[in-house]
Amino acid sequence: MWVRAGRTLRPWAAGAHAAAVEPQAASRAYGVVTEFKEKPDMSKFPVEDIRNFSIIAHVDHGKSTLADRLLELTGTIDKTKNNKQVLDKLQVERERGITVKAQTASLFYNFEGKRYLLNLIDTPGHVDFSYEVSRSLSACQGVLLVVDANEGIQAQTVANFFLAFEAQLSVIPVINKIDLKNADPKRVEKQIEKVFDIPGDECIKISAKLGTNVESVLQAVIERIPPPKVYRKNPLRALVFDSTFDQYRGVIANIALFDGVVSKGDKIVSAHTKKTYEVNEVGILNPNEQSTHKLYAGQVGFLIAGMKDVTEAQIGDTLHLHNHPVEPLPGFKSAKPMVFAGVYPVDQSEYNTLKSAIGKLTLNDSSVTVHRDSSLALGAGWRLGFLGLLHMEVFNQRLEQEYNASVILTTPTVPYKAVLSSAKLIKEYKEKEITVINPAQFPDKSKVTEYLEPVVLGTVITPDEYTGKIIALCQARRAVQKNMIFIDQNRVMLKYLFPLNEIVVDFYDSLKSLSSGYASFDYEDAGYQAAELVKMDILLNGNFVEELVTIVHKEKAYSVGKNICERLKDSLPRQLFEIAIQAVIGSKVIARETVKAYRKNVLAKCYGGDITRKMKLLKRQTEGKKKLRKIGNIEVPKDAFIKVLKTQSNK
Ligand SMILES: Nc1nc2c(ncn2[C@@H]2O[C@H](COP(=O)(O)OP(=O)(O)OP(=O)(O)O)[C@@H](O)[C@H]2O)c(=O)[nH]1
Repeated sequence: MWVRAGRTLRPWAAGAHAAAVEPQAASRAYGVVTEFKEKPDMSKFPVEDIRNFSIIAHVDHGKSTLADRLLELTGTIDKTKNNKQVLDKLQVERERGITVKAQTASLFYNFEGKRYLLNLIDTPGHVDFSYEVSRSLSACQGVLLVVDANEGIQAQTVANFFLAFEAQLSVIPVINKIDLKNADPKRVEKQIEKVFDIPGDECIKISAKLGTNVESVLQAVIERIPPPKVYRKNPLRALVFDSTFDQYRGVIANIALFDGVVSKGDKIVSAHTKKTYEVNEVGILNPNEQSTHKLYAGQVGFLIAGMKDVTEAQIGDTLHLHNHPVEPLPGFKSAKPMVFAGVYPVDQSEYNTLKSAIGKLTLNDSSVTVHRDSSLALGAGWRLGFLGLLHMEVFNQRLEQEYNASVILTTPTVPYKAVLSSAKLIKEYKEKEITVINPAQFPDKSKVTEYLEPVVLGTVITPDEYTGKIIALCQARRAVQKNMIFIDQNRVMLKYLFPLNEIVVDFYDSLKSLSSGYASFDYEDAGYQAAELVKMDILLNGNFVEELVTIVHKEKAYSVGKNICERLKDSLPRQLFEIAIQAVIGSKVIARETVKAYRKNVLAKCYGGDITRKMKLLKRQTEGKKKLRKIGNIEVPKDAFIKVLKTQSNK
């Protein structure tokens, strides 16, 4: 149905001759064996012996497990039972069992008397992290498209295939989990033929868990993915495709060399900032950092050059030698945020610490957009743009885990637009159509000609038996059907145009629960459409709660308001007096709940006169209060909002 991926790729070319680099076994965490007797000599890997590839798939189809097996097979890590998702290095990834950051590893592999250098990039599967996938692909000439032998093609399989297809990469289909009782690799092979137009006999059937047939994946990488086309004799041209911040060493940039050579001591220039640096260290990721003398065109590795400030190594930047300026590489399309939320320090005295933490984390996750913001209630903060709610949660969790930062998050909102009619506002904004990313700045209806809401083209893949329920769900979310096809006898692919705000919060969970987990979902940007929108405020005893201001479609205002009030009622602790929770549009109250009065006496069970015990309890109560936010005289635990935000539903 679709044309198949081409086999010719980006402009990379040829080089010198191969020889071995032997890593010396030395176990580390997760059985990693990356110690070398001496620095590997990367000149021994000519371009024709290099393959750069990514593993892409729908979430949970086994990318990281396959990466583990490839690392073991090539002797990069020890073969132990502990090797589970070795490349998922972040705490958040290991806790959630998902990949959120693409990770690179250079593997050495002997095949038919030659030693190859294989650069592997493991990528996330969830739609919120697809920006990581598209960036990773820029450093590759081919992909392993992993598909679960039981679940078959899912929504992100389709989305990721097209990212690779558009980047003109070679696609090797890998059908994984053939050990499962319900595996049906033949059926999946047919789906791959039908949906991607790839001949079934190109599919490699494996069990990444048991290691079955994984060796043939490495052979296919060598045989079916072309070496990069690069020019080692040209002056250096390196693409920064990822970067992290290390407290002691500054910025560590992951680079792919398109031209030339880079060595320790070289003077390099950032095409973006025009600043000059001296290279302190270059090397490969194996998967830990391993210094080398040099890196050559066609290779992928890391570079440290004394960049101390997080703004200095932008992802997508081109590095070149001092006095040898080059045409910068195309870089990356900037990520388009799908949801925005206010982020404020719990305590204003922590503003600067949080600012630095956000700066460092956004260096590593460049898909987050940052605007300064402030509010009367919450003080100075930021409005951050994320690619989805999971992305927002993961970013928040990383801020807490990696930078010990505690933040207040406001209700996420999608970027609405307003076409202004008020001459005063047009003058103030200097344009007629404005994008509103902060609900507090939503212009009043009397000042606009129309409001516009963002829409996305969503793909749902489901077993046929759930189609009816899914169509009903999509209709309840104001979606318009665009297409419906069978990808095999009992699997349907539906395409719908959705208002973005109808899917960002809980659409995925609803879809999963009504299809017993079988349906999958992915979406892409599809512009804007006119919509009847209203701004809804939440009041606690008449006091406005900035965290919860929401823009809603007129049709949904009542149910959303009622839902927020009910959830707030469940998460607010009872206090000495009654609390009225109201959802209000303009001056009209559309929903109301009440929390009854109650006094929590921490000393109630503390009979007798043990003063130290009483002091201890009172101190603990004071400490607890730091986690509270006062709205009027009402004390609201910080996590009450998070609970409401997480579970707020647009039904
Ligand atoms: N039975 C079986 N299970 C497998 C196989 N490969 C992976 N799994 C399991 O499938 C689950 C998901 O595997 P991962 O490797 O984390 O999948 P992933 O695609 O990297 O997931 P994300 O990074 O979250 O997108 C884990 O529980 C694995 O143990 C396989 O060949 N057979």
